[in-house]
Amino acid sequence: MQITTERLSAGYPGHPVVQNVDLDVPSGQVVAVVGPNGCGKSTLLRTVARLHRPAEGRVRIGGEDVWQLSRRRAAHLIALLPQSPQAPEAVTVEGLVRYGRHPHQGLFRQWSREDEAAVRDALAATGTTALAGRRLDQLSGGQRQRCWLAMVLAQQTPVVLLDEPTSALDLGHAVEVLELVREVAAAGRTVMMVLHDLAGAARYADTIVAMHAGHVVAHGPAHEVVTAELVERLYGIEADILAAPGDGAPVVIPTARDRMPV
Ligand SMILES: Nc1ncnc2c1ncn2[C@@H]1O[C@H](COP(=O)(O)OP(=O)(O)OP(=O)(O)O)[C@@H](O)[C@H]1O
Repeated sequence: MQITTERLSAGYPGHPVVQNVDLDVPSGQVVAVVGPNGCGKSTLLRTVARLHRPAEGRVRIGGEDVWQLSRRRAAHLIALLPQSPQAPEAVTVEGLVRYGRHPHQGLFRQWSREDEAAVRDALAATGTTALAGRRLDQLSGGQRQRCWLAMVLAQQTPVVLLDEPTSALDLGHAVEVLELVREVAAAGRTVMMVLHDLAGAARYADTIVAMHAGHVVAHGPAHEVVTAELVERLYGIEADILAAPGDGAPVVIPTARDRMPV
């Protein structure tokens, strides 16, 4: 399903953050939102997820204004992996992933084979099947992050929003998660993710959205967006941009500054 934002502004009382953002993410695409700490990436994602009301403008999912949807319908369409998710105490991994099926339950709809299969598939896809019986609070940060991702995937929503899904992961698991994101998109779901890893964003996203101080300052394919000028504007550093061997994806190499003598 397509995600659209129209002149979207959002923030907190007395603190405007996201300003006048127009985005259009077609079905089956992966968009990576990048930018410095505090520029408004999570606020944008939470607003798209309908957890935060826009100050102005609107968010549409498949053409429908998210605030015109019932909470239940929105939960069927949108799943969010927040930056610091909170779990019920002592929940097991399987218990957590089963929570992902809650929007599918109802008065007349009990736990089904379909729910069971969704949980099993999500555990398998994230490599967490062997952890299913373990308590979430007794896992490593990276293991926990993959379990949360399993919960989000188990929701089987057409729109998947991920806030820094690779932040706690080692290189191998980070690559696995980004490849999984591509598979999710290839299955027709639309993914919007916040990433600090520019190389990962360049290689795995169809479009990069670069934010600075609440504004989208560039968006498009990585080879157009990731430039030395953009890196300087976003992060205040000089960098060389190289083309990766193989696919030519842009790789950012910060220019070494003169070190202080020790
Ligand atoms: N609940 C809140 N109440 C008030 N201000 C907030 C709240 N959450 C975030 N902010 C402020 O909004 C601004 C944008 O925060 P946001 O979390 O969207 O940034 P971000 O780009 O995701 O940052 P990071 O890369 O550090 O995660 C920051 O100045 C932050 O302090």
